[in-house]
Amino acid sequence: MAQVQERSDLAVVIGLEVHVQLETETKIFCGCSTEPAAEPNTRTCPVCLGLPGALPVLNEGAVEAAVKVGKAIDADIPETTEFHRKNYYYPDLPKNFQITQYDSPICQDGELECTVEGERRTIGIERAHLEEDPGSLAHQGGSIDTAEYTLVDYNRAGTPLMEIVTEPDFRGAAEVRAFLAKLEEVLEYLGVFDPERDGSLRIDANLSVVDADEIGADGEIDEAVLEGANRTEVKNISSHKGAEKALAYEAQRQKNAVERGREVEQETRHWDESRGITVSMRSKEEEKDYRYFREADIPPLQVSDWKEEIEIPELPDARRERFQSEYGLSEEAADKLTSTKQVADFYESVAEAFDPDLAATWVADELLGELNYRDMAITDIEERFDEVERLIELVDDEEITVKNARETVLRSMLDDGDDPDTIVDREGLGKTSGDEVQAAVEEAIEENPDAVEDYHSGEDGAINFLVGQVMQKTGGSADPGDVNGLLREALEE
Ligand SMILES: Nc1ncnc2c1ncn2[C@@H]1O[C@H](COP(=O)(O)OP(=O)(O)OP(=O)(O)O)[C@@H](O)[C@H]1O
Ligand SMILES: [Mg+2]
Ligand SMILES: [Mg+2]
Repeated sequence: MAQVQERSDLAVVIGLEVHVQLETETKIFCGCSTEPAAEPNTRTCPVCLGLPGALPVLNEGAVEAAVKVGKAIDADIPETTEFHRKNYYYPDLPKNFQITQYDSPICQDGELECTVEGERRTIGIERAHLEEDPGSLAHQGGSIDTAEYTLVDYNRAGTPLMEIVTEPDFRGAAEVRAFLAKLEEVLEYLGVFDPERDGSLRIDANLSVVDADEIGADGEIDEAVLEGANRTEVKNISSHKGAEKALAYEAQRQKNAVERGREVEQETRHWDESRGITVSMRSKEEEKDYRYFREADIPPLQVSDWKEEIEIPELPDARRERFQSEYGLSEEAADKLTSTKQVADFYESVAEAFDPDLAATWVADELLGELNYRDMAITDIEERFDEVERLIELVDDEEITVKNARETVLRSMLDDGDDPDTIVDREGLGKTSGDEVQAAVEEAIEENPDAVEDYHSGEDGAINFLVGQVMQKTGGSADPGDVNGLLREALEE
């Protein structure tokens, strides 16, 4: 019987391969639309079906998006980059090879900073290359290892994909979570990625366990140790949560194996989301298995001059800092207001039109709060930003009360889809004009001689009764503070 070895000194090492679908109108090597279609196999042509004789033509938009990613992760973008064929047989790939990049990827040696439990961490990015997405498989009557049969849909085939390969710099799942959140945020800011699209971000997670002693104080691990450690590659992870669960499972599985004196097999495993386990798929293929060779149908790509012209927007970290210094926002407000580029852009336009503080209150607290409550995102009301600005204008001009703006107008805008002016008219929320209030004040004084007498004899509470009368007469649309002042003025005359 194998001796059970008690060891608490094992550390986890993780490296990610993140596949990101780039948002372009057409596929990477043909003119087929990348829009998801209801009918399978309707967004296809001879190129993305891999029919004999069909020739690929590289989509400029995909290259531009890749250069943007490269700039955002501070990567080296070589003057010339080439495409290769990665050969393998699988039904999602009718050509039997994937057009990808091999030894001259478009992005090399980058990094991305993220915050893990309050501390800044820099994750190295070994490379990020362009490739085509294969088709998608729909396993029927079970999952990949138990299905009766499998259907294949080539609508996805040829969607531009970037594979972002990190260094094995992660030491735990919390770091992975923070990195993925940051990566998504940056990709969204760049406008190259649609997080709402199914399968737009897919992760392969490589994990090994090493002796904790091998990790230096700065988290560094010797190259030889990393290479010597048998790692598993867990495929089919499609969400941050999935990554965390799959990694926790896989870490425990490997630790258990080592503690029982067994060796971890170097293999590819599949994350079974519904069962919450990883299952062995195949021994890990090696580079030589793929017989990489140059894709002769696509000439080498020069990006040297062109890349200088491609601009990227201000990225989330920089914007967060600027929001604090320029608009005097708290860190928390700046965080909220830079959570997506749309929110940040909208905030800035409101801050400039009105006032930074008023804008922060209305965008961060009121609008995001109400959206959140309804499980809506800022993108759901993007086309109605002018209506939200109008609402803020009504408040700023003191045409409606803050309370009515918040509790009636904004809520009705989101629930019924009406515009603010329509709601104000329908609900009679417009603050009553000065003349009308003045008339109501005079009326109230005339109709309530007792209260007036009480007021004059020093009973200050009587004013509240009179304020109440005026509010009633104006249907609640006067400002109680103003009414109070007007009453005192009138009573002193
Ligand atoms: N000891 C290790 N433990 C965990 N991860 C590791 C270790 N060594 C390397 N890695 C990670 O493994 C990944 C290697 O990915 P890469 O795409 O280069 O090769 P691959 O997985 O062999 O190829 P393929 O693209 O065909 O899957 C990187 O994310 C890297 O950080
Ligand atoms: Mg890879
Ligand atoms: Mg891999």
